[in-house]
Amino acid sequence: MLHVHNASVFFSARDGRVVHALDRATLDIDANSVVVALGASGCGKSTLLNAIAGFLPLSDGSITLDGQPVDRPGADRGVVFQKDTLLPWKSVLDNVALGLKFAGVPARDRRERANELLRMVGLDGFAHSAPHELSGGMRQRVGIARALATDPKILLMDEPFGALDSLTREQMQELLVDVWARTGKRIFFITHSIEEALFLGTTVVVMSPRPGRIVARFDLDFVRRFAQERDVRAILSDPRFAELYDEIRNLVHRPHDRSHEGGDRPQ
Ligand SMILES: Nc1ncnc2c1ncn2[C@@H]1O[C@H](COP(=O)(O)OP(=O)(O)OP(=O)(O)O)[C@@H](O)[C@H]1O
Repeated sequence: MLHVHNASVFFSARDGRVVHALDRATLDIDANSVVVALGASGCGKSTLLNAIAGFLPLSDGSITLDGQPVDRPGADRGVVFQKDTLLPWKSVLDNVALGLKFAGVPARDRRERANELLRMVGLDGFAHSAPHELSGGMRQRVGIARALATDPKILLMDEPFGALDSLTREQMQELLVDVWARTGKRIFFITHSIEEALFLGTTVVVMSPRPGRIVARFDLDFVRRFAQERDVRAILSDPRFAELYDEIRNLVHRPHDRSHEGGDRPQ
């Protein structure tokens, strides 16, 4: 279980103001679940993900992964960003195997595991290509394979498909559902797309504008249905899908009442 308890983050901005980015967020991510965070730009989604990744410290609250406090990056969390962070001078295979190298896995085992992951993400035959020879969607596939290489307990994905064209994005969503169904990894996923959230999440959490607070939670089963039935159209035409879309849309775009809260403040 990944357990985020009352997590708050304040940043000191350059102009001296203190930015209250995340406000007492509490969230559990169980095995086999895909938790998707939605919210207006700047509401603290990446701040929450970066704290779970161990890239930034909480100002208050706690995060534990299977009982262990999270206070630094670790191989038990695999991260995929919107912009790929592949090393351009290394082959696709070596990029995927990088984390295994740091973990001291012997070269032959690294190659075997990386090849197996490349097959899983549909990149058979591209092991020796350079990242610049791949399309954006293919590079994100490499990013997913790389994040899975150390067999992390959770995948953290910050708008991983946000820069892709709509057709590639759909293909990547289907790939992710496949990876999830095969590996049973828990996933924390950030998106601006309500449709993507409904399609991929076993849970969708909606965050308020700054200071980011989790204001609603929906437990869904569209992704399980897709993993079993493989029928996107049936899901998209389900009346419940449209109802939830509207409900979440209203929440995301609702003006936020900040009169009862401490917002940002001068230092
Ligand atoms: N290092 C930092 N220093 C100061 N302020 C920061 C820092 N990082 C983030 N912020 C501020 O904290 C708030 C939350 O940022 P965050 O990136 O978490 O939002 P987000 O919901 O992920 O936004 P988007 O959807 O646009 O990516 C924003 O107002 C941002 O400007």
